Amino acid sequence: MPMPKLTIAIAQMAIAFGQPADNRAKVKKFVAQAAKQRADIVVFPELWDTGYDLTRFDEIADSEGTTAQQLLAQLAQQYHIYILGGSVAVSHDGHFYNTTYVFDDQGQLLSTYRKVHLFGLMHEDQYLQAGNQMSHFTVKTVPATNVICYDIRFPEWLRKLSAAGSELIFVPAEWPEQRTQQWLQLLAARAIENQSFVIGVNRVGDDPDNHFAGHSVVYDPLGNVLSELGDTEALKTVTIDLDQITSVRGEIPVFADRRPDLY
Ligand SMILES: O=C(O)CCC(=O)C(=O)O
Repeated sequence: MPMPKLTIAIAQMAIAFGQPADNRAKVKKFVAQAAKQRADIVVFPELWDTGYDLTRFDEIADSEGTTAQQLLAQLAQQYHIYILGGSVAVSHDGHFYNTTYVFDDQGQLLSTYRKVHLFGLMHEDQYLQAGNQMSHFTVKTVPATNVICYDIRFPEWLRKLSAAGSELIFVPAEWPEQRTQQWLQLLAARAIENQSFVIGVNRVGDDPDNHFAGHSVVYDPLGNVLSELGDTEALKTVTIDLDQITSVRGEIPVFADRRPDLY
């Protein structure tokens, strides 16, 4: 059976700091726009509901993620589109988690992922709890995984997720401008070494501490750029051909050639 093509919409949002209601309204517009462009899946950035307004999480984090889940499920069902819900600030059992929800095109929850590596430079370790579970789901029939932002600096983690069968790696982020070059190079490396499509979606705009320069990007399994945005708010679609996974993995069989007996 030929592998499908998928059309992916990358929603590079400017996030209103600590204003979940405004950000939810914007997410609605982006989902409608992605559906109009016939995307199979739309992907949002990290913490799209609150931004890094960590000191106000007591007040603004989403209790059990209920509000985000209801919104994303309803939009997925209404527009018949998969949604990789970037991540949102979720409160659970007296702790906060940086959490991704993924919904299919019927509005069913496919995956919940809590950011595994907390980013000390932006004080996440002081306010958030780390997750400890992998994310695996399928988009149509394509096996996929996701991580969040800083997680891409840990190739062992992405290797583990990829070795379990993923062909798409989604990476929602709030990656500050001064390290944009590292963002692009790390994502390209993760694509090449895991012979996977990598979809990185960053935010744009400012918060009190950082400027975010976007450069959301889709890499193919050879590390070629298929689509890249600039530094302004935008939504862009790109169609990827999953046959490329078979040819790339067939030519250089890195998964089979690994030496798990040594490392
Ligand atoms: O690793 C980096 O340089 C940026 C990470 C980051 O901004 C985050 O995890 O939110």
